[in-house]
Amino acid sequence: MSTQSSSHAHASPSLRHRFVRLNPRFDRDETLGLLKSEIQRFQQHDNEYPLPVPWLNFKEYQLEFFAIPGEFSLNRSTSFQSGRIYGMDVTSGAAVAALLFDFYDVVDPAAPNNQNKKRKPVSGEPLRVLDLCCAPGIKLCMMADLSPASSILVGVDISPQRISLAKNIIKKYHIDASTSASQSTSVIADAKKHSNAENEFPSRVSIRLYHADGTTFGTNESNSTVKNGLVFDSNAALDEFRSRGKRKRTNKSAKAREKRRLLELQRREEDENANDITAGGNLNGKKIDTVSHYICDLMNDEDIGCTCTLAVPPFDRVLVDVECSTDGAIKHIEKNQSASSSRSSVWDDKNMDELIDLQKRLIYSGFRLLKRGGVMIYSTCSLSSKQNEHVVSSLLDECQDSFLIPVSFSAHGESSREISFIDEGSIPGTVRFKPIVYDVKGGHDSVDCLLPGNGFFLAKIGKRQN
Ligand SMILES: C[S@@+](CC[C@H](N)C(=O)[O-])C[C@H]1O[C@@H](n2cnc3c(N)ncnc32)[C@H](O)[C@@H]1O
Repeated sequence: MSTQSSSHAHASPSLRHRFVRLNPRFDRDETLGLLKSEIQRFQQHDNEYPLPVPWLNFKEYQLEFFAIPGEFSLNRSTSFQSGRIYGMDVTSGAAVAALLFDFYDVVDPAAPNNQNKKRKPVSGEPLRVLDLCCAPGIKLCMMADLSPASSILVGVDISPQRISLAKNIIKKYHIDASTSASQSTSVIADAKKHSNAENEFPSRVSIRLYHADGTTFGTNESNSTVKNGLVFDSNAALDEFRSRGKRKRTNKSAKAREKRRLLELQRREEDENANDITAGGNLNGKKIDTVSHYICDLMNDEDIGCTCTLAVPPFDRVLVDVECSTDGAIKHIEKNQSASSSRSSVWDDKNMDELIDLQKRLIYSGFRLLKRGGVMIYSTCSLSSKQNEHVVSSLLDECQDSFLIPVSFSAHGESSREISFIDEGSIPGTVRFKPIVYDVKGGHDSVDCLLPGNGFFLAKIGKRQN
């Protein structure tokens, strides 16, 4: 499938870059070899791409992010079409890495029992992970790739169009045998060999997608304008995929079958959750004795002004990657810089206030759905304090069970020095990534060998045990 050479034959080389992440189910060296040859054919000369990203990839733990030329068309490349790589910004990778690993947490070496020791990636215990604003699902895929075996990942999004994009991306990378490589045991063995020895390659996780309002998801409140529905379950999709060869059915009946199956799964799940709440139950291996134990031990409703009960078991990790004004995204900055763009920002005071209100409701909801002892990341691709530090402060001020976990991406690995494009936010321990800004011709003053990505903000928040 060599569409690359013809479509890119006359493209000129550029210093602009974008990022990809390797799919761990495929042989690493083969993927890198294929990608390199495609890039060389595109640029028509030998070059160093794909370049590893030194501030995010470490010897101890390879997140497998690489920079590629900005003009290289992923959609037309065989590496992308075959599912060997994901198109994903490094800052998005940083958010997922901070959520799943404590490697980037700032540990005070002076504090007793809190030595600055080398830490391990997530342990083998299965996790319940929630992505409250998940679409199009690129961070959810990374979480699914890096979470321990048997973890359950739940993605929620309010937009039906975007949740359907997420469904397609998850099908591509986790279900479809030709692009996920998940059916091949030799590929899995190979991926294990190439992944960090301490981190077992996750053989199987469950991914569920809900079309729902994240501000009320999992509670007994519901948004009447949004259908609260399970729209995808990876186990059901895998079963369907495997049995497809045996049956001769039309697309229409396959869709109807999928719908029936999801409704049945949702009903069963709701019954199980109701049993947990009304008769006690078992949550992540922990026995829950009584209704009040379940509600009091695992919820945190009073101090965030919510009197509703949770209809889903809470989560070990929650990502709240909210809708934002996107002013940190390089594409957005370039659009605004462009002489042809006469359109100024679409955010006036009124809808900005509404946006910030939504962000606050989402961060509160994420925190409500977080288990005690759990960890949450709040992130945006905006650099506005109102959408970042102010939202985080509001949660920290309101919820006495919340606390900030300081994170740094500049103090580790090969580059244990200050990195010019990574700042601390105005709340110490939060992180601001400054975007590399290209001029209108696509060039920039100097290429930073540490490879910055989009403008981005992230804060890591914990929920106290009791
Ligand atoms: C920045 S994007 C998320 C990107 C995603 N985390 C990823 O990495 O692919 C923000 C998402 O929030 C969704 N959203 C906006 N309001 C929401 C709400 N009330 N509940 C759930 N999702 C919402 C939007 O539809 C959009 O897909």
